[in-house]
Amino acid sequence: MLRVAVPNKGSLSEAASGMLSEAGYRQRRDSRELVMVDPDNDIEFFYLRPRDIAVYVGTGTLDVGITGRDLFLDAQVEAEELLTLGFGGSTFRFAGPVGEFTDVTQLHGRRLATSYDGLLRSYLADRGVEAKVVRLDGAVESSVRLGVADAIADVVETGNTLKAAGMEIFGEPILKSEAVLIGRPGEAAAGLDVLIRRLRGVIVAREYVMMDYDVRKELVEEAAALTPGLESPTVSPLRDTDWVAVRSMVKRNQTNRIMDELYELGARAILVSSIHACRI
Ligand SMILES: Nc1ncnc2c1ncn2[C@@H]1O[C@H](COP(=O)(O)OP(=O)(O)OP(=O)(O)O)[C@@H](O)[C@H]1O
Ligand SMILES: O=P(O)(O)OC[C@H]1O[C@H](OP(=O)(O)OP(=O)(O)O)[C@H](O)[C@@H]1O
Ligand SMILES: [Mg+2]
Repeated sequence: MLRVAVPNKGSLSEAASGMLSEAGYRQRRDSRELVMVDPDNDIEFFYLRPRDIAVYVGTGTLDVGITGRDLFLDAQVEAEELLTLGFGGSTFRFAGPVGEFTDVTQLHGRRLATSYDGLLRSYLADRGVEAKVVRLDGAVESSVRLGVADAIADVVETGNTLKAAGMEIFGEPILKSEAVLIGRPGEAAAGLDVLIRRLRGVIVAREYVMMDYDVRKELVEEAAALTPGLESPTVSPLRDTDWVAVRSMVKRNQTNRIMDELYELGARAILVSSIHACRI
């Protein structure tokens, strides 16, 4: 039975369970449940703190897990990213009191507060910056005002928390994070290929829509160049032999631009529909 770790709380929890449900797996109904067996799919889900998931996977106790890239790298365990899941996006950044820092090199000899000390220490070491790292559990933005640190390294999404604490970001982003599926390198547990294929199906169904349109035969090459699809668009004959029907997958976030360009080219009856599920 494939053993999978799923975040039990925090920003990633609901989206991770939602994605697994959409992929056809049974998920817990009550947020206090710790384990959920799905015998039909020969799979077992363990609901754990996202920070701990890398540890369980890294030691081989569980086969794979869903966690944030930042949490995975912070844990410094023997595992690898198998799939990026397209939710839980955030940026890990330096921040300090407004107007005080502009560059990472200014952190030399200063105190830096963070909840991600593993990640931060290796970043600083790679750049030869010697700073004192103060490990805190959360609410890191308050540490400067309270006098335990000079600057921080933390997850920034909207920037509202930083602003409220009188701080601003500086330097290049340390890391761009999102939810990932992690596993042990070189170990393919039974059923893992099916899990990955199903999750890919959910990701693609969310990222793409199906576009149908009619176009005059002589314009089909130009139209197909606008909608190349994943492999190649389907072109079907119409009763009016001067026209053909074209069907192709397009990126959801480009739908309107492509429809405008197709219309200008002369395509008509341009229809867009959602993809409910797929295997690519
Ligand atoms: N706005 C956000 N705040 C914190 N973490 C976020 C945010 N958006 C995405 N994430 C990601 O969620 C993961 C943090 O998980 P964690 O369980 O700490 O969530 P949390 O929202 O900080 O919950 P809590 O602090 O209440 O436990 C990281 O991978 C982080 O990049
Ligand atoms: O840029 P923003 O949209 O304001 O989001 C970023 C904030 O959200 C997270 O805090 P969380 O609520 O998880 O509290 P914590 O610091 O106690 O973990 C993170 O640690 C930042 O403080
Ligand atoms: Mg948090």
